[in-house]
Amino acid sequence: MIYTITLNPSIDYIVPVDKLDLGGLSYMNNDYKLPGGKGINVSRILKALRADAVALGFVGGFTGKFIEDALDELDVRTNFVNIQEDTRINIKLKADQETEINGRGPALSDEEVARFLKQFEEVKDGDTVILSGSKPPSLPDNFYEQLIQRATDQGAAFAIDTTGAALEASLSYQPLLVKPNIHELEALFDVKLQTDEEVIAYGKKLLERGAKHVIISMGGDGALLITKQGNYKAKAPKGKLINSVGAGDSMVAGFISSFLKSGDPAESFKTAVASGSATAFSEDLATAEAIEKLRSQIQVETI
Ligand SMILES: Nc1ncnc2c1ncn2[C@@H]1O[C@H](COP(=O)(O)OP(=O)(O)O)[C@@H](O)[C@H]1O
Ligand SMILES: O=P(O)(O)OC[C@H]1O[C@](O)(COP(=O)(O)O)[C@@H](O)[C@@H]1O
Repeated sequence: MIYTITLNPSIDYIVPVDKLDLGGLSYMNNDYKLPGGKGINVSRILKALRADAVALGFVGGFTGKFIEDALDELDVRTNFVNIQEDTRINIKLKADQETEINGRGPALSDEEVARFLKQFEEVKDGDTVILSGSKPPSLPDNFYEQLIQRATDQGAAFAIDTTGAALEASLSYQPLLVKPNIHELEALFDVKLQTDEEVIAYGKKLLERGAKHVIISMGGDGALLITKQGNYKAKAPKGKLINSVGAGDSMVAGFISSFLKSGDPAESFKTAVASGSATAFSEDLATAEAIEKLRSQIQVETI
């Protein structure tokens, strides 16, 4: 079984505006709401790719109910802990540029956290846990590390898509996959990276510190995969960018679902890039058909 963990889900409120008048009045153009949060997006793509997964995390209030109902409708398996406070709403403002305004997330009580940890006991030998996104501020800084320690003790593999200290702390536990985007990699090492060689050099540092596979995603410029066996590059296929929210999460789902079936990093990387780009070219997350169609256009080269 695959478990996706979304400690801080969100309603992603997509707000297209023809012209943004800062300080004045603008009208929305066909706004819509999606059940969001990185692990939830991963679960939705795993579902499309027919991988068995359960989404765990915390949801609360009317916003949490929206997420649970939307996922039920999509037939995505969930087992959330219901909490007192409202799940956050993240605003994705689409004018001539994309602007994101994300909530910090609700406060969690000790009892709510204890219920989540109890549930986490169901993770067992042979399972894969995918930990994604930010954590609500009330959780301790080492909460991801605590979960990784538990997952490892319980015999499960894990992948992690987060940033900063939580990402760094995860490396020595040998994640199956880490997937910073290029900006997150730059921030981690406080550098500016221009060439593929430079990106690979810094990606390799994550490998040396314990990660088994490192994907550095670069938006419309595609992605690099760094492994002990070799390094690979895939250009993103050409298409019209419609909504890049969830593109990175789609990559994680694409890689893990394919790797658990095939054990082949380069093939899994191809599915990852196809999944990310298929989402970037859709209003909502990608469908299985869109991923399959793009997959045949993607060339993975060894570099
Ligand atoms: N404009 C785009 N055109 C084509 N593919 C894209 C585009 N933006 C994102 N993607 C695809 O999605 C992947 C992840 O996107 P990226 O923006 O790097 O991740 P994140 O959402 O984590 O910031 C990219 O590697 C690429 O395959
Ligand atoms: O948990 P975080 O880091 O605040 O991110 C949450 C946001 O990330 C998303 O999962 C999108 O992530 P990506 O675009 O990186 O794939 C949104 O659904 C959500 O609003």
